[in-house]
Amino acid sequence: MSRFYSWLNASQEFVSMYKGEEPFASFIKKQFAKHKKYGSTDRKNISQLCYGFFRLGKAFEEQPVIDRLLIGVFLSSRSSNDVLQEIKPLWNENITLNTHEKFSFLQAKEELSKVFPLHHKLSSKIDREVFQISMFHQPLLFIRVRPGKIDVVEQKLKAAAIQYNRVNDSCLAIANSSKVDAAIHLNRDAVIQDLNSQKVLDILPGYIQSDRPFGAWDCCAASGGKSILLKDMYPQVELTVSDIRETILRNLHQRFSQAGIKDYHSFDADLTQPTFILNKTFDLVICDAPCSGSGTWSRTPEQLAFFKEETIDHYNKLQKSISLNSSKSVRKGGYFLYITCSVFENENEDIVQFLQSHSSLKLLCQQYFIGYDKSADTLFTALFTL
Ligand SMILES: C[S@@+](CC[C@H](N)C(=O)[O-])C[C@H]1O[C@@H](n2cnc3c(N)ncnc32)[C@H](O)[C@@H]1O
Repeated sequence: MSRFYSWLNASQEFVSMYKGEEPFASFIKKQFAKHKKYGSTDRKNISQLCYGFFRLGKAFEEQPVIDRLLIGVFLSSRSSNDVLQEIKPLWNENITLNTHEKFSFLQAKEELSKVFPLHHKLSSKIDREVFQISMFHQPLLFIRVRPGKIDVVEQKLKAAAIQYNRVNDSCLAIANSSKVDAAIHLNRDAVIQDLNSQKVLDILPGYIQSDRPFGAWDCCAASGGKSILLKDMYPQVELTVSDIRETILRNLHQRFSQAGIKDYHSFDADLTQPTFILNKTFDLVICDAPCSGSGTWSRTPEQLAFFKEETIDHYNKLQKSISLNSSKSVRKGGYFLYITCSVFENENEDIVQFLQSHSSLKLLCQQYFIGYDKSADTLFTALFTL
């Protein structure tokens, strides 16, 4: 059997075995660890076929898996592909068409609207068509260079021959396959952080002075991406972090140590508990709530096939309870910043309405940070004051 058919068969087996119980990236890594016969070229081609398949979402569902693998790699590739060259040479000749043109070429224009199955749940601020098309391409890898480190980071990337684009004074866009962690000191000199994740605190300087000490609580801190950003913007901040489990905060402690952040408080707390009371108030509470992550699904396209609509309700309930509970710790005159990486109205605008009717918070502004037209994630923020 030619290697092209062997890649197709392996991909067919992997996508058929996968049931969405873990991220596909970790599933396929385990498969490759089990099947040592696959070398790096095999792994690259099989991964590309599988990801192309998931990028189809619910489109072409009546077609056999092998056909969907080929359609997926055709729609998601921008340059010549070895498998297509061998099996579908005419498709490969048309590989540089744009996504719309490719659907027309396949005589399957009606399939495009099936890619993202939950369009009726999207916020009205999301351009449905551009969002769907963005599912066919993997977003870029972005790093946020920490204050004063741009020269050293650029020198190290150049020395390691890593190509990058400077997006702004502190943000660099890098191809996904780059071995950035081997080239620079992550967390000390720069953090891996999506373009729009880097922007979600941009609103704060309009409200919080840069020279005045203030207290902030990052109540869903995870590995601390937003907290490190806050500390870089406001070195004087008295920082408190929490998450549902101490094990989740372990990664944060390690990153903070690498980032040189020593002075902070941390604790674990389940913020859905009605009994939760924090006898402390803050000038700023950041609530980067657990969410569907639908603004990041072009990085994890398996979600297009496996995410269940009813899960949005689950997140909506969680978000209501976490945001209401944590908002009780805003000091009078202080601020509450709600953040998600979701594009669903139920997780964003609906939570804003809920907080306005169930608390004394006053909405200052809400906004989407659109990433689907910039090879980046899409995030939502709403800033309130008390
Ligand atoms: C979107 S992530 C936060 C990302 C983080 N702020 C960052 O920038 O890296 C949401 C976090 O909420 C936490 N979480 C989920 N349920 C929670 C609960 N009931 N109480 C507190 N935190 C919770 C999750 O463990 C997860 O780490």
